[in-house]
Amino acid sequence: MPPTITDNQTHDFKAHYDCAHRSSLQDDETDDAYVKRITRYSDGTVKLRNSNIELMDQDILYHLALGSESHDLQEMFGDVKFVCMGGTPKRMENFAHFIMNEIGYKLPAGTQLQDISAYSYRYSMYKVGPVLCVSHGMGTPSVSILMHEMIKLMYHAKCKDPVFIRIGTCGGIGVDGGTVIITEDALDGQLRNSHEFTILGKTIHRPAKLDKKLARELKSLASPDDPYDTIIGKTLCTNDFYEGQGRLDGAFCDFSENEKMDYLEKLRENGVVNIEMESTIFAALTHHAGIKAAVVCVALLNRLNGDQVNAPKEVMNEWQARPQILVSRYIRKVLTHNGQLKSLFGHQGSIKSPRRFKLVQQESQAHE
Ligand SMILES: O=P(O)(O)O[C@H]1O[C@H](CO)[C@@H](O)[C@H]1O
Ligand SMILES: O=c1cc[nH]c(=O)[nH]1
Repeated sequence: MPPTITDNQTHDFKAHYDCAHRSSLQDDETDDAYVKRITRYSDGTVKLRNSNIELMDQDILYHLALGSESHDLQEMFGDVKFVCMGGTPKRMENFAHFIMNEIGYKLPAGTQLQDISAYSYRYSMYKVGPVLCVSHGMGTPSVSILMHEMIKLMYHAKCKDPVFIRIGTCGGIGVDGGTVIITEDALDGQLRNSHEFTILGKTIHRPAKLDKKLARELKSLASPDDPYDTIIGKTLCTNDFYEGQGRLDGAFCDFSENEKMDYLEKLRENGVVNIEMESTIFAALTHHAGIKAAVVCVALLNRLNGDQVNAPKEVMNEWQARPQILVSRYIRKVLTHNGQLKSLFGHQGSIKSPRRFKLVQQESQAHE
């Protein structure tokens, strides 16, 4: 059985690192109830677990090219309900165009989608009504920096109960390229359902918990007509694409093909269906902030069959649209349920097929 984070470790963490709220800790509370209590105001707006921030004259969100004094963050972002993230700026720009069409959102006359964080030269961010589309780069450090600033942005903007979703790519374990995978549990390189942090020279773990209900809801939005499978399973998160994922084709390789295959088989026996590089930090920081979150990736290959990512570009582009289609169905469902799809945006839009996604993508490329 893979080790999981123990209650003692969680309590150690609370005692040592949650200084601001240590005095209000109630021992009989579950971790989830505790997190909710200290991360939300009664109206659902995001409360930070860091009292230093409210004492500061201004908070510069350096890597987003935004600031709490230089920008009216509440005016700009107060209506955000969904924060969608993915590795590349282009994917997130495409998603912004796609979701704009899906929810029937109209930009003010004469304006175009703008990369709000363009002058950070780090991340890209597009806003389409209640949906923020942000690129996160590759791997833990890049995502970690972005998550700190995005969570602070939610706080400054007074966003209510935002949902974070990572829209990514991955290597499948025993699943075909093109399969959409919703993460049930994010595991680190030692198969622990937590993310390891080094803070003030000390090693701590935070649970890498995603919202199981959200994962099931996303799965329920897969259509029998989709010409591909959508599954739920465990995701291994590594710190490297090559040796860290047991690839034989990096610049270095000190293990045999048999050792690699034994490792991938062991992953499969533990319920791991895919490997990527951001899920544990994404899950750990959203959970720590009390933010509902999910990870939806498309497999670019079946790692049991090889290591090279060699599907044709057009095929890969179509595959990458699949998680976006699923997430857009979820966003539409929530907005419809809240009565926002019609009232905010003027018309209902329509359920779009993968083919429709391609057209929107082409249109967005034509605008470049
Ligand atoms: O496609 P994205 O979301 O960038 O994610 C995956 O692709 C990158 C490796 O190619 C890693 O960051 C991995 O997690
Ligand atoms: O094999 C893969 C493919 C995409 N992303 C990864 O991290 N691994």
